Amino acid sequence: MTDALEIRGLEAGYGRNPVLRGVDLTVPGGVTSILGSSGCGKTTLLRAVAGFVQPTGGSISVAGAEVVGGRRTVPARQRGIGYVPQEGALFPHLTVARNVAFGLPRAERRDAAKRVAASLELVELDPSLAERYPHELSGGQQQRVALARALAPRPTLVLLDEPFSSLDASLREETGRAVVRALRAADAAAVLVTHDQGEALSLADQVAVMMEGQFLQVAAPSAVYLEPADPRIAAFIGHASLLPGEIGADGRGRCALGSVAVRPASAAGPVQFAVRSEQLQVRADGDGTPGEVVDVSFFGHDATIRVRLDSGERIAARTPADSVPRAGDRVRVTVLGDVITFPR
Ligand SMILES: Nc1ncnc2c1ncn2[C@@H]1O[C@H](COP(=O)(O)OP(=O)(O)OP(=O)(O)O)[C@@H](O)[C@H]1O
Repeated sequence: MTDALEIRGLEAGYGRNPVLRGVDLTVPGGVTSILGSSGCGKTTLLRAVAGFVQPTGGSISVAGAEVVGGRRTVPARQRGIGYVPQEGALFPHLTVARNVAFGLPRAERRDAAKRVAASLELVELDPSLAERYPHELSGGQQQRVALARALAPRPTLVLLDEPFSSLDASLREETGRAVVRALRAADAAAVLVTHDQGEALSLADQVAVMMEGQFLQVAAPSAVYLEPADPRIAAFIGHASLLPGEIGADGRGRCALGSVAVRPASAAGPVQFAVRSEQLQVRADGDGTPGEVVDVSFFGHDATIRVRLDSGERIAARTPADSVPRAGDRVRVTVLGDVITFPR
């Protein structure tokens, strides 16, 4: 089957400032989320695919047709791509129906009423909202209208740039799920840019982790989380603490947290350990590596406790909300399960 999107060696930037440095990405279908820290180039990549930024090298194909490559550049409106920008995407002076119809090619506007109704149904919005203006809708409803507008011309690919960033946590999750259902119902592939790792992991079929204008790993959500290809991915996505250490002749690891079981099995020698916050237990006493609590972030369901070990290294642990120490407390830290290991 033809891939919905194929990007090879893409380079782009602003003036003399290179942003994308040879990006490769294949989106077979379904939802791919692009996750990365602020400023790494996520929006620039979406804008290059959409046709709003002119790449300086590489190629882009949409549904098998090359839109950038060699000397050829297909104009944005002929790429068959839907684009849902960050907030503020709707025309404030147009009703919902006219906002959605705006996305249709001129020749298809005669049929607009039917297409608007079908698009609103896809995004699970009540048809009675069609005559409202954007300011008469909630934030989540506005984002669904923006998606309905992008889906109305039946694109093969939809690009969504942090579409839920202005919504509060509960609305975010609900809107995210509805958007993914709508994309699947419309049989459109999607690329979703986010810097929210929960959103990236829970909504997507494939997660692409970007750092400094390149993808470090493109894989299924569970693989990115459980088998990070790079220590920076473990630190970013798994909130892992990175510690230097070594593998002994017995195959066990040794680091500031003592002797630890490792994954994958590694040859003896120096390594870097990525210890996930949820595999660290912090207790007031007992066995374990001694340290002092530096600070605590309380989230309700659990808390993140940052500890300075007596050896000087810092770690972060996630603990249940009912056993949270205070800053300055003396504690003991133990490790549960295998620690991910990277060559050093
Ligand atoms: N129009 C522009 N002119 C010049 N530089 C720009 C322009 N737009 C973005 N940049 C720069 O390009 C780099 C990548 O920006 P981009 O918006 O792609 O990052 P991002 O990963 O989407 O960030 P965020 O998560 O904060 O939205 C940044 O260093 C940014 O300052």
